[in-house]
Amino acid sequence: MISVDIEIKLKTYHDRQLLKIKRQFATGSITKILGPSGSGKTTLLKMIAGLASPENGTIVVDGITWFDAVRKISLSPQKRHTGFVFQNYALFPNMTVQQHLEYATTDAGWINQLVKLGQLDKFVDHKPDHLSGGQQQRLAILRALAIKPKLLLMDEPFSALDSKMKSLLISELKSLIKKLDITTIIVSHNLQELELFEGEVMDFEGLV
Ligand SMILES: Nc1ncnc2c1ncn2[C@@H]1O[C@H](COP(=O)(O)OP(=O)(O)OP(=O)(O)O)[C@@H](O)[C@H]1O
Repeated sequence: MISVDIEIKLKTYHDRQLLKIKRQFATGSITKILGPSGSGKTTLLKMIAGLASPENGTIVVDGITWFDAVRKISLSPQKRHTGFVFQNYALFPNMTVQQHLEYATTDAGWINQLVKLGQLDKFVDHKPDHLSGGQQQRLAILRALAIKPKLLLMDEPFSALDSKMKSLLISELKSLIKKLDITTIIVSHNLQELELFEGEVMDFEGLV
């Protein structure tokens, strides 16, 4: 169970708007986040992953405090062990597909499984420059899964995939999420792709 009870002043262009979020995410659940551009969806994922700090509040995961503004606790992103799929992929330009995955796990069998799942098995020696946008996005998803995270945070993870690839990948991803009991939070503007996942919707409309 993830309990988030936080406040952050979003640095918007004109002024600062307060984003307050109080919500619990059950273990193994999937939460689908919708909402207008600039409403703080990415910022919420970053705060959970330890890549941004709330001004006030707490984040508690399975009884362990990841963040507490008053007690000045903030676990490092490494200690939080979350899988994060960034909107812009955040791949390493000098690493091949294989190296990206080896950086995350030493389990060769798992890497093989992942590259097949993402249909990148013929591209393991390719660096991001020599991958299409959709292949890069699949690599970003595989890298997040490589650590076998208990918590998977995905920011517009399917935006570069064609519809056939998207439905194939989503169906594989759903069974993996279930098998590994991964608590998952997905941010997307695309209602149709979100409908392919069972889970609660969290709408950021009107939050700030
Ligand atoms: N660490 C931070 N602290 C405070 N404000 C931030 C931080 N990071 C980003 N912001 C601000 O938060 C606002 C919301 O940005 P964010 O990327 O979270 O929105 P979003 O809902 O994901 O938008 P989009 O749908 O366009 O991706 C922006 O104005 C941004 O400048």
